Amino acid sequence: MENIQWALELQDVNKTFGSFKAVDHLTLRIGTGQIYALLGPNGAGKTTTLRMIAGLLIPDGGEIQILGQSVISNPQAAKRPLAYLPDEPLLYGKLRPMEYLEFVAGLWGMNATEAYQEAQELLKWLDLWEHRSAFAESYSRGMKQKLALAGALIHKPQVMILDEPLTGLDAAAARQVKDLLSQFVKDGNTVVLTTHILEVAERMSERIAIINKGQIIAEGSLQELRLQSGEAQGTLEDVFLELVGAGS
Ligand SMILES: Nc1ncnc2c1ncn2[C@@H]1O[C@H](COP(=O)(O)OP(=O)(O)OP(=O)(O)O)[C@@H](O)[C@H]1O
Repeated sequence: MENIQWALELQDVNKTFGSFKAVDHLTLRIGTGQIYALLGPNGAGKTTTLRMIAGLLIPDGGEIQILGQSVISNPQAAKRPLAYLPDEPLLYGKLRPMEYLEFVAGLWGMNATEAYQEAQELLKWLDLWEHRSAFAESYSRGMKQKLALAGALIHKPQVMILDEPLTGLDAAAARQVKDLLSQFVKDGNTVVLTTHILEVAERMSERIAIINKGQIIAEGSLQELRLQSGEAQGTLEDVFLELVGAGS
């Protein structure tokens, strides 16, 4: 067990807004090479947790490590292998997709030739290449989401955290994103995602954590969660509702 390389380790992480505990002594370890789903009802603390992992929010206490590097004490090194895709990603509307991707690649210090090749490959893979002469502001929601995903992938991260990555995507775009994430983990990388679409978590993720009121109330494979909830034959929805209901 001790030889496992952890993509993410959260130890006793806390975050309070005023007197409200959004994340309450949360401890979680996620191994590399898998898709991991973080589920929970509205307001459970999922986005707050992801924002702390991405270094956008400072925890009040606890430790967060990405591939063994501390986000708290060594944020630059820790964040280098990380990509974070928020639920409403920021794009620059007046940039065309190649300009946007080259800009993001520049922020990561990539050389121009490598950035161009990687950007071209990502746009082709996501069916955005034919729309490369349009400004991002003219893109549909799904196209913007795919462009943001390409931006998250441009620096070849090893750990990707995505907040509701399939929201607003049509079936074809959702399939493309799912295929891309599956390929990403097949290459040994790690995906952590939140979703309210429980079938997505059920079908895509190897392991699942359920958060309620800032705490992990269950963690494991679907089979393990079934045992924890007493819903031996249940779908993830049955298991989720049983566990979250019991925790309320
Ligand atoms: N900057 C903030 N200031 C005050 N309260 C906040 C802030 N950010 C989040 N919260 C509160 O913390 C709680 C957890 O929010 P969070 O966005 O992490 O939940 P979530 O699990 O992602 O929910 P959802 O599924 O609805 O996206 C909520 O009650 C929210 O109102």
